[in-house]
Amino acid sequence: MASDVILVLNCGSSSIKFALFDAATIPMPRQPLWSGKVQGIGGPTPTFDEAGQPPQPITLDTEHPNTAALALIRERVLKRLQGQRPCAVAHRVVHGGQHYFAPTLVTQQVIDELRGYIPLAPLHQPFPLKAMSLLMQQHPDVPQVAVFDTAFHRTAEPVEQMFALPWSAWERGVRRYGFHGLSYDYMGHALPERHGDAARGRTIVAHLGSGASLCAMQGLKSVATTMGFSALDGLMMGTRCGALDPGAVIYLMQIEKLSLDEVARMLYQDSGLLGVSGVSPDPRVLLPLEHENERVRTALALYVRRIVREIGALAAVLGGLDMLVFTAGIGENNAELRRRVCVQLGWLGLNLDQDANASHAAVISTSASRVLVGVEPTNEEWIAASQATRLLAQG
Ligand SMILES: Nc1ncnc2c1ncn2[C@@H]1O[C@H](COP(=O)(O)OP(=O)(O)O)[C@@H](O)[C@H]1O
Ligand SMILES: CC(=O)OP(=O)(O)O
Ligand SMILES: [Mg+2]
Repeated sequence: MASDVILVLNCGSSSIKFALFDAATIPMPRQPLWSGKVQGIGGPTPTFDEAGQPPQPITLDTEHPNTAALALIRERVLKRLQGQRPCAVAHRVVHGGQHYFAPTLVTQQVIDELRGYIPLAPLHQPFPLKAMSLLMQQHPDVPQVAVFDTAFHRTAEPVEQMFALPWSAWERGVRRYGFHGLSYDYMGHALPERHGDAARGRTIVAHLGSGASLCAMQGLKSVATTMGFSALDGLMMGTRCGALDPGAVIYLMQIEKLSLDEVARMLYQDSGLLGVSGVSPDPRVLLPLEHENERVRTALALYVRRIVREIGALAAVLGGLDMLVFTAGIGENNAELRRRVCVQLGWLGLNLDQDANASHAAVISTSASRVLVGVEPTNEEWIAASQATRLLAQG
């Protein structure tokens, strides 16, 4: 292991990813010295996946599975480092609210302020903050940096950030922030390298993981995105509902008398693919069951339809579409769902190469397709490590 390593922690809703980079050489190479993830957190079969090794089934405390996953990662990272400590830790923080966009050195005050955004991203925000507090106690001299998922979308015009609420709501920070910014930032590096200047045109990136969103990019900058004030908006997700008529929330509370906590649980944890199918949030589990189970069939149809609708909306904002790129757990690995989305987008002049799609190739459209369709593995950890290193180098 290199003498100075930077540790990245990426707390997603169903996974915690970690990576060690050589601090002396970052920003190259982009691939970490060592990486892995705890996957399936909160589900029946969590695993510890170390890069290049088969997944190891693990058991996590059912009450606090994310905390247990963090403890396991700490143990494995320390073992790997053989007692050496990282020279810095970078944390992906999903919500930076109105004030935090730039990479920020973690202090107790920063942790306290970021706690205020837990209600806006309850499946994500608590866990990097927990990791920061623990590391601050155990290794107070190791600098920690928070990097924000919301930052990339600051380039979107006010008309894309604003909700049609009274003006004062905008002033109070009730606005569309957008998320998955580290992933879209990475696409801003990877896509022009892979596809040349074509990537600088009208591009939509579909980040389809447990959480899911789309980003319309022009000139590699965010123009519009589907997630909003919280990580609930936009596409249907594993357990989250995506865009919803707010009148339904009022009805559930006023007429059906659900409490605030019950509604929050329904929208964040009991909806999406899991809620509609009643079976699982994971398309890998659902696809083989759809022929025998109508709810599973409906869940998958709704999942695909929501993506198609939103791609149509973002293509309208961009005034057309040159490139569509799939990324994240489902976007990178699920050829059947990519196929279904692309079939419904045929009207855009989009033509899929079935063999290239089946093998998850970097370009999965035919040469006759008017829209280039790509698959690009994301690397949020490299963006986090690079941003943190840049901040620390400024002293
Ligand atoms: N090898 C794979 N084949 C098919 N689907 C996969 C594979 N790996 C991950 N996924 C899908 O990716 C999803 C998790 O995506 P990920 O981007 O890791 O989510 P998050 O960051 O929100 O935890 C899972 O629901 C699973 O369906
Ligand atoms: C913001 C969000 O939903 O992140 P993830 O997809 O990693 O859960
Ligand atoms: Mg993720």
